[in-house]
Amino acid sequence: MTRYEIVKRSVALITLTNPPVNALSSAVRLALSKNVERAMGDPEVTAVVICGENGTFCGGADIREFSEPLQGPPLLPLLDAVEAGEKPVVAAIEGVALGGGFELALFCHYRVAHYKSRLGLPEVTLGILPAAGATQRLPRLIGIPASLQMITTGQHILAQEALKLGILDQVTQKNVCEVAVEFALGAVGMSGA
Ligand SMILES: CCCCCCC/C=C/C(=O)SCCNC(=O)CCNC(=O)[C@H](O)C(C)(C)COP(=O)(O)OP(=O)(O)OC[C@H]1O[C@@H](n2cnc3c(N)ncnc32)[C@H](O)[C@@H]1OP(=O)(O)O
Repeated sequence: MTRYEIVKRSVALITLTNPPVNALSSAVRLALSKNVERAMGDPEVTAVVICGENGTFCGGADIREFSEPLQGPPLLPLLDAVEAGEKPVVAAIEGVALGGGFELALFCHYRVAHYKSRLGLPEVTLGILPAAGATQRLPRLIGIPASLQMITTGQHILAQEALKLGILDQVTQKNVCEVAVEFALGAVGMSGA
């Protein structure tokens, strides 16, 4: 459900692995929570990158679990742990970052995205509102009018627009995980080490 590896000697790369869109199922939330804790507690780890396998960051809540009672850890405490971590956490966004997946990216300290990726809060199309922090984190980044536009329409925006709005820190045409790892090393002053 997530893969954990150390790259460049000191960056914990956590990969969401839940085909087809790496949705935040109960098993993914549990595994992500354990791996964030592991990375934060490992003195050898200086930074963390979160990405998704097979060209998709995260499609949000796992709609296959919508008809079941909530199991596993809720999303918000997990995202709080990411944000409160003392090591920089970088989201490496490819494909889509939607709903809870976009919220996961918003709680990371930095966001690097592939130029073809799309971001959005489609909750309104399901008759709900973003419930894991986007209604606070997004306005802090881009202001209320642009946030309201995204929250109330559910429209996806392209990486370049997200960069212009201030949601993203970097957009790349290269391998987004590799770029995010370099970004993370730079964030701890270790680039090229
Ligand atoms: C339960 C509590 C957990 C905490 C959550 C906290 C609150 C969060 C809420 C949310 O995140 S709500 C938003 C949920 N996400 C969505 O609404 C996204 C819906 N999906 C799409 O918009 C599109 O599918 C896509 C991701 C943009 C991909 O589009 P594409 O055209 O490339 O492929 P599709 O044919 O549409 O889908 C492929 C495949 O993937 C399955 N799928 C898509 N999204 C999800 C998902 N969120 N969860 C599980 N599975 C998903 C889709 O059903 C297709 O499956 P198959 O038919 O191929 O089996």
